[in-house]
Order: sequence, then structure tokens, then C-alpha cells
Amino acid sequence: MDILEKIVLDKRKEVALRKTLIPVSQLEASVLFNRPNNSLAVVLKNSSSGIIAEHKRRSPSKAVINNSLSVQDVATGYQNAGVCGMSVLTDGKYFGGSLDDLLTARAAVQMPLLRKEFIIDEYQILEAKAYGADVILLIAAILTREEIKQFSEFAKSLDLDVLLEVHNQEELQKSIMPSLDMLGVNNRNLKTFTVSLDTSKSLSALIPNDFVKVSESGISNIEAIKELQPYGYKGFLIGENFMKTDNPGDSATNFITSLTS
Ligand SMILES: O=C(O)c1ccccc1NCC(=O)[C@H](O)[C@H](O)COP(=O)(O)O
Repeated sequence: MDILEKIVLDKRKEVALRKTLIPVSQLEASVLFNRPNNSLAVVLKNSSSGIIAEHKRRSPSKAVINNSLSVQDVATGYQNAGVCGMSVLTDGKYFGGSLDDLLTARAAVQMPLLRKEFIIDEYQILEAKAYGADVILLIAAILTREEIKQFSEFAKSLDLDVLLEVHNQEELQKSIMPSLDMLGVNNRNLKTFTVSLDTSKSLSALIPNDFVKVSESGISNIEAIKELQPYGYKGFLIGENFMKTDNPGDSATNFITSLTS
């Protein structure tokens, strides 16, 4: 069983339990539920840096990255750095995150927030909206084409952006549909945990121009971004490279300054 299969197995149990604790009516009554969307896709289209900075305490590939920072400080630091949006990992078991992290980030900043989660049920999309997200992630490797269609259309009906993530050509080809805003190519091989920018490069030509292209994982220097920009990438999701430092906001500031100067 690979890591995604393990995560999904646990996620099904977790979501079943969460549904018994917080009914849909309570999520829909959240003050954030009617908040207008701040579109990450629109911000990325108009940005010269395209940085989406992630809050990531730990991961299956790297164990602990940084456990000692407040989400509020990280979010404020990223916003001050001028990133286009922030990704907040909300999975607890494998990444040490939570929906409260998303809520804390939402209270601290106005920029677009991505709920980084392993979505396998519409209920999690309602949670994303209720806790202040602007964007959801759908992972093609764990969903059928029918589920991608159902979940992305449901997200659009709630005024959320949709980032669809793929790892290979097969996942990409089954996923293309008009209810997606952004197509993300994940450079991390989830069987070996190795990262290669070649994944983003080789899939770029297969992504129709209607979608904002995002490259995810393993981006640790500005040279990587300069290498990917000619392939049409407008968004770059960076986690560990910022989170492994004592001050992710300052690290993002220095990164963006070198990239845009
Ligand atoms: O990061 C992992 O080890 C991981 C393992 C299994 C599933 C997903 C995983 N990561 C989620 C992400 O997509 C990354 O956190 C994100 O792209 C940032 O990556 P990085 O800049 O390499 O921290």
C-alpha cells in the first residue's frame, strides 16, 4: 500500500467521525460561509512571482519540519512577504495540521487561502468554506473522473477555486474539465518521495492554456522557478523550503526579492 492509499484509508474513517460531530447545517451557519471568494487563480494570473507559501509542520517524506511556530505569525509573515496565497495543511495524522490552523490563518490575513487536504467527500468542501478557505485541492490519484467532476462543480457552487493535482499523464488526461481553475503538477513521486522538476516540464505541454499552471513540491531556489516559467507555470507551491527556517515570512521575503529583482 502506498502513502496516498494509507492516508485515504484513515481519511475515510476521520471524515465519517467528523460528520457525526458537526452537522452540515452547523457548517453552513458559519459566519465565514458567505464570505466572497478571493480568487487565487486571478491573483496568480496577475503576479510576477507566483509564490504560494505553505504552512507544513511535518510530512511523510521529511518527518518534523517545524513544530515551534504560530500559524498566525507564519501567515502574517507570508502576507508581508507578498506571496500570492497560502496553503494550509489541515490533515492531522500525517502533517500535524488542523482546521483550526485554517481558521487562525483566515483571521490573520486577507490573501487567498488553500485548504491542503485529501478530499474524498463533499463534506470536506463544506468544511473548507466554513473555515475560511478560498481554494480546495483535488488530487487526481485518489479520485475517479466522476468524483472530480462532482467535487469541483460542488466547490464552484460554493464560490471556491479548484486546484486539481496530478502526478502523471494518465491522471491529467482523465481530469481535464471546465470546472477546474488551476492544474497543479506535483513533482514529488509518492512511492519514492524523490522530487524532480522534470515532471512539471514534461506535463506542461499537455495542460490546456485555459488553466493556470501550478508546479508543486521540491522547489528550493529561484533557479527552479526560472527554469519552470518558460513552460508556462504561473504558480509555485513551496512548503519545506520556507518552513524549515526560523522565520518563514522572512525567508519568503528574501526569496521573492531575489526572484523579482
Ligand atoms: O510532502 C510530503 O511528504 C507528502 C507526502 C504524501 C502526500 C503529500 C505530500 N505533500 C503534500 C504537498 O503537496 C506538499 O506539501 C507541497 O507541494 C509543498 O511541497 P514542498 O515544497 O516540497 O514541501
